[in-house]
Amino acid sequence: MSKERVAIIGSGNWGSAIARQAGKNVLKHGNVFEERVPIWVYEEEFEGQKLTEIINTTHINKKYLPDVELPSNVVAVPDLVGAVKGATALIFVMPHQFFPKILEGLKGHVDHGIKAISLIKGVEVHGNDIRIFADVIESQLGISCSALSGANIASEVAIDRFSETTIGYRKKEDGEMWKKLFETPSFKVHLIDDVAGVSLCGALKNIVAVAAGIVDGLGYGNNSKAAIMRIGLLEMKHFCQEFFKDVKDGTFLAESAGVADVITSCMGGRNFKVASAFVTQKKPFDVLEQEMLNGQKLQGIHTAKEIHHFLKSHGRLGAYPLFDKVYHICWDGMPVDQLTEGL
Ligand SMILES: NC(=O)C1=CN([C@@H]2O[C@H](COP(=O)(O)OP(=O)(O)OC[C@H]3O[C@@H](n4cnc5c(N)ncnc54)[C@H](O)[C@@H]3O)[C@@H](O)[C@H]2O)C=CC1
Ligand SMILES: O=C(CO)COP(=O)(O)O
Repeated sequence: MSKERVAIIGSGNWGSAIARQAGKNVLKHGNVFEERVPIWVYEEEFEGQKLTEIINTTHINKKYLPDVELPSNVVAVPDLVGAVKGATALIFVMPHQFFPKILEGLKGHVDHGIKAISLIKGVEVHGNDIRIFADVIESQLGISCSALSGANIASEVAIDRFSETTIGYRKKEDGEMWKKLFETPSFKVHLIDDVAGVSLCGALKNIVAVAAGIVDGLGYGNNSKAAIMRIGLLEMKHFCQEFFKDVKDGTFLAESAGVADVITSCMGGRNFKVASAFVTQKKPFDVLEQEMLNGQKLQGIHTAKEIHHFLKSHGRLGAYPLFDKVYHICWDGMPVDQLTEGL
């Protein structure tokens, strides 16, 4: 059997951390995977040098994951089509706002019948239609797509702090292949047959994390934060089961992608931190994103807007008061202390 040729599309904070996992595991499972792992890098200058050159000479993504060495078989490629040429196992890991343009660039350049996995935490909304990225990838590129999501703050995974993640697979054998590529003794992968549940949890928890950041910024303490997590998890579950069939109950309560990701994101994720600063520093989100994240991107405020438009088009805003409040606070000038009113 010919070996899988892995390519990674996206090289931010999580993209780089996961490249480290994959780069090591292709060497460990040399009977399954080709050694070279190209990673597409959105080219930019960092400290006067091209980021791809920095990565390929120092084996460190100094902008997005400083201080962590990547295996030397992970090779930065600035050309998207060149990065995926010949690949049989594609990893999608970019901030969701950049996905549509990248997808356009890939059309006609990936072979049918290959496999993909989406690590993107977000959804695509057009009017009253919502889709997870695994479905968009499948329908637009004609390839089978799994999803990986979990309580996975990238900087912790990148230094081998014990973590778990969940892979939702379409075909069990695909799930097993992805598990081989990502799992290490400190990064445990659990496989489930729920691509939609895994993907939606990853997207929706980012709205909940913004809410947790707001109560943190307000100085409300741990009871309030726990209440936000509980209410948020219930809205996530309700939303998934209302708009997606076959999402499994267990994904919310028994999986890293569900409750565990809500907890970690509401304690220390970027959405949480920036939302807390939004309250204490009273600056707009885009300014804080630039000041605090050094090029990394927020997902939660955009997902809040997308979900708001989707729910509005279905006349269902009233059923999701937490999601709705986060939208109004982020985009509509609602005072932050109104977050918990009426919850
Ligand atoms: N960072 C984390 O701890 C985790 C992130 N995720 C998810 O993984 C996905 C990717 O996140 P990160 O790798 O952390 O990205 P990031 O937040 O570090 O974003 C920076 C990336 O965006 C790219 N970029 C900037 N402008 C661009 C443009 N105009 N076009 C295309 N790309 C552009 C940069 O080159 C860089 O690769 C997101 O959906 C995120 O929610 C999931 C688990 C953990
Ligand atoms: O998804 C994450 C942890 O699982 C990271 O969340 P943030 O994007 O809020 O940092």
